[in-house]
Amino acid sequence: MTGLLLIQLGTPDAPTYRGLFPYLRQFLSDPRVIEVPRPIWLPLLYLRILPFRSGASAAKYARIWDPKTGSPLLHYTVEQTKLLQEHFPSNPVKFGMIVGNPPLRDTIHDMIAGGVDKLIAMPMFPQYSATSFASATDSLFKALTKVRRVPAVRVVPPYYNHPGYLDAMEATIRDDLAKLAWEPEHIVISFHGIPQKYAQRGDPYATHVVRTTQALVKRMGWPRSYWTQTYQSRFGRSEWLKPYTDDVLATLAKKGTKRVYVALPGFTADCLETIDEIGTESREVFEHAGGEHLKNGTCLNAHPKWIEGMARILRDEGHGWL
Ligand SMILES: C=CC1=C(C)c2cc3[nH]c(cc4nc(cc5[nH]c(cc1n2)c(C)c5CCC(=O)O)C(CCC(=O)O)=C4C)c(C)c3C=C
Ligand SMILES: [Fe+2]
Ligand SMILES: [Fe+2]
Repeated sequence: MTGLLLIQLGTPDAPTYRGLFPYLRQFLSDPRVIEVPRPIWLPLLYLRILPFRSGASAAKYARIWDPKTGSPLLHYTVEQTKLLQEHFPSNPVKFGMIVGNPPLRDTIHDMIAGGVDKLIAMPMFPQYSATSFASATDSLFKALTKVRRVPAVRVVPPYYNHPGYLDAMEATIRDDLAKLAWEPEHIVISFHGIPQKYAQRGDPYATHVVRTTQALVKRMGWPRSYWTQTYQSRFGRSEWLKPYTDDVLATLAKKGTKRVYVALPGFTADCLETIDEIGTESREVFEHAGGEHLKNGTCLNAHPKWIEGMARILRDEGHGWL
């Protein structure tokens, strides 16, 4: 039996210091995410970063935590899985997290115990970066080292230019724009960043980002002067891919731009980085510099076009298996 597996980054169990500490510890111990040699990084992580960032990030997560459904990232991942299952009534569709709960390892073990001998995995990152996509495949293959009957495995290729993904992204942006009470004067297309060094060492992320952006602006019919592609969520003091989202927003506002829509095509579900970082922190940056309206884009979430898009991407990889 063929099983379908969504691999998402993961989220803390609770928006508290105790929820964040193990989450950040696991995330930031991943050598795919932090390429600094362990003897240098681990003392820094345990002495400087975890004690401070756990509290600071907990406060941010508390702002996006839903009293009923908890973390938006987990909520939408559950929804995506449930709705995708309707497209594949004869195949188990499950999800697992790289970091935190439910761990990918548990999901995979349950699927294999349930009779899955062919597995199609879909990392929930449209643009390949070793820090995200390869971290997902590392988790997957690591989990399989603990299994006696390893299934045949396929991993969907990065889908930054797949029509299933682009159709869904276009529909999501069009829905958002139709709901706005004001007309944006400029569109910022913001992606999660990575350190510049990683790109110089061969990570193709920036190329995938550019390809997605080019395809989207063409579909939307946006002239070159109407949009700017940026990178957000810088971590630490090194240089990350530029231009930084907040710098561009501040410059736009200082030049007199009052209304901006921020599209977020790199994120497959609403999360801390889209709701709080862009919707609260970057909005403040924009407003302090003289801007008036900033709308953070909705992510793909459970949009019917995205559920259909995921099904198309999985079917393409599932030839002969589905
Ligand atoms: C060096 C650090 C980081 C790299 C590189 C990085 C790449 C990267 N991340 C995402 C997607 C998400 N990241 C999220 C949270 C988050 N990211 C980092 C650090 C790096 N990410 C941290 C420390 C955190 C935790 C929050 C914080 O303390 O800032 C999330 C949100 C998860 C949620 O629970 O809502 C997502 C999604 C991508 C796509 C990516 C590389 C392309
Ligand atoms: Fe991140
Ligand atoms: Fe962040």
